[in-house]
Amino acid sequence: MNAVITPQTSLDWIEALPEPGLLVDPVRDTVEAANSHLARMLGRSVAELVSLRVTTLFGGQIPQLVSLTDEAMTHGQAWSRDLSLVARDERVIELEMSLSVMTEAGEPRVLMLLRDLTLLRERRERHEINSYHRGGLLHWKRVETLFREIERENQLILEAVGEGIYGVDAEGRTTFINSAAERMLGWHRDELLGRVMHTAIHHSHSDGTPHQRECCPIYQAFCDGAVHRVSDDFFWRRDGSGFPVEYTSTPIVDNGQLVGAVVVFRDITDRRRTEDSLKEALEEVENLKHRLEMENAYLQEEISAEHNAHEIVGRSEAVAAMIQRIDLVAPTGANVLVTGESGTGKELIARAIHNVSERSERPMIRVNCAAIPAELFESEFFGHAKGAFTGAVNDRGGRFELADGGTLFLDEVGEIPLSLQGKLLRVLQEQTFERIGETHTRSVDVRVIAATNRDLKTEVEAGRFREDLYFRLNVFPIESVPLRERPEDIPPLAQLFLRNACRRFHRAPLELSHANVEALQRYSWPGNVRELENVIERQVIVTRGRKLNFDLPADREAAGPEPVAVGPEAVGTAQQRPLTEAEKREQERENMISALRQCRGKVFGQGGAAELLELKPTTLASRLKRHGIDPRQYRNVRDAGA
Ligand SMILES: Nc1ncnc2c1ncn2[C@@H]1O[C@H](COP(=O)(O)OP(=O)(O)OP(=O)(O)O)[C@@H](O)[C@H]1O
Repeated sequence: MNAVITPQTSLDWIEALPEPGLLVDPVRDTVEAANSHLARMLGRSVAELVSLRVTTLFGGQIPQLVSLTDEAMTHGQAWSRDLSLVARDERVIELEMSLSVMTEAGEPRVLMLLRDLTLLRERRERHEINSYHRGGLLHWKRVETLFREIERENQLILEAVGEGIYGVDAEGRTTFINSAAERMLGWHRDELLGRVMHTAIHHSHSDGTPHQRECCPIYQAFCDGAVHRVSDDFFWRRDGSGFPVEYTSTPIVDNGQLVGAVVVFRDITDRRRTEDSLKEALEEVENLKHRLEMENAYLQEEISAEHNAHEIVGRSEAVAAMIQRIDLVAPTGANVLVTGESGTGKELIARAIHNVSERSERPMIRVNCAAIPAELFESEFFGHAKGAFTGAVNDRGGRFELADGGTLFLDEVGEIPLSLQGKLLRVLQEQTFERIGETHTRSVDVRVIAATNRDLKTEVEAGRFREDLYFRLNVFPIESVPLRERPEDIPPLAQLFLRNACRRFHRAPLELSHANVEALQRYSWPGNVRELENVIERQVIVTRGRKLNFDLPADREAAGPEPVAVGPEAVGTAQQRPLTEAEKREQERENMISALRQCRGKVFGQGGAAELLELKPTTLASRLKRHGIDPRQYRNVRDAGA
């Protein structure tokens, strides 16, 4: 709706407008009023403006003016940015115009509000600059707060982490240090800030030798610009104690310049301890595994050798006295020397001692000293380190280690080379030894039972056996009496072996006849109990019916002693001239040579002399050695009687 200006209305209101204004009569084309804002904008006076025609004022823009005025007259108001006015100084002022129509005394009037567009734009720009500036400030305020917050959080993190953290400048002087580092190093941060950190905590290696700063990875980080990770180093505390550490030293680069480093470190004492005990445990497991493997291999060997673990059988006084001595010595742990001819049961005695001793939970390890080549003795006894000699491809424990906590049975102990006897003596005395190729001394707890069919005293006199070792072994001697000296043991032994053989060869139980016992007792048994066992086994194999027939070789029977009276079941009595030691040796020698001739020098395996003599091949080998007989001499010799 148009505004109405009454006749009494003064035109002063136009002066009161806040911006340039012009009141025109659109019909008469006259300027009815103008305010001083407009006059100032155009550099003219109000009076001058009022004297002008409207079309003159907007000279050259009549069509736009008419169109705009028409629009205002039609709609009551109009708006345009198409018109301009020329100021007194010829400056063209582009305008934003707002027109509104009113009535004065029934006549139409148009009020024009004119704004300098340039000025408006300037204002808007200034406004934008101002608001941008104000917004920027706010933004910066927010950023600043954010940074402060981040720094605070960083500080909290630095303080909260368990790792020690410190920074150093390019000279290595401490720039910051967190609480964990203070705690671990025992220094207060005020004492370290500004001080060269290397001299405080990293001056020496763990063994106390100086650690040059130039070789320090932390120092290198800000020299070469690379991150240095060290998993095995040592830091010192304020009180002079040290601890193992792992750390990362990261260089700090500012504007392309290396300005220092940040070190993050961790005390690895606990981890080391865990690693060490784990390593120890693994080694222990490895040792136990190795030991079990060795024991297993040994036991397998024993089983495959058909080890006979019978109880001691015999009713002779000799056996009764022997059992008494076994019971006497077994619990003491003393070393025992068992002497006696081959096959009389020396190993059986050793086993009996072990089985009744406190060591029976651990194994009895047997070493046949006659079967070990001289150069392998030491390794066999004490073991060796990998590479200790050609062929030592692995670490290997010896028999002493294997027997730790148990018993070591040294069979044929007289065969141990003189060179090794001293070392053996040391283990017996001190229970310590070293593996070949190792300096580390090992301790063991081993009871030694030695056995020999040699007269060790004679060996000592001949200088082939150390006297001190002899005394050490001979703490408690037990003699295993030859079978021919206790014929009353033949019947129970023969019955035992017959029972065993029948079971072993899946035969129905067989009985010994009176004649059988008689025949067995007539024979002298140079191979002792082992020979008796073999003879009975052979009979069980060859006998088809139920009647056993011991066809003992006539020559041997003839050469052997007469049967001995052993009780009511004994057949006949015997008086014989006992053989002298020398005769016995000669007889043994001839017997072996005869066997070698028949077997053409073959000792081991089927058809070998050992089989023929019903001896263990290793036993025969050691006897041949003792008698200085070389089986190779008989390779091409044919026994005259064969
Ligand atoms: N009194 C006994 N009771 C039962 N078996 C026996 C007896 N004496 C010996 N034997 C048996 O005779 C065989 C030979 O015994 P053993 O191996 O102990 O003799 P050795 O004297 O150690 O022989 P070598 O000197 O040849 O090593 C074994 O099978 C053993 O079990």
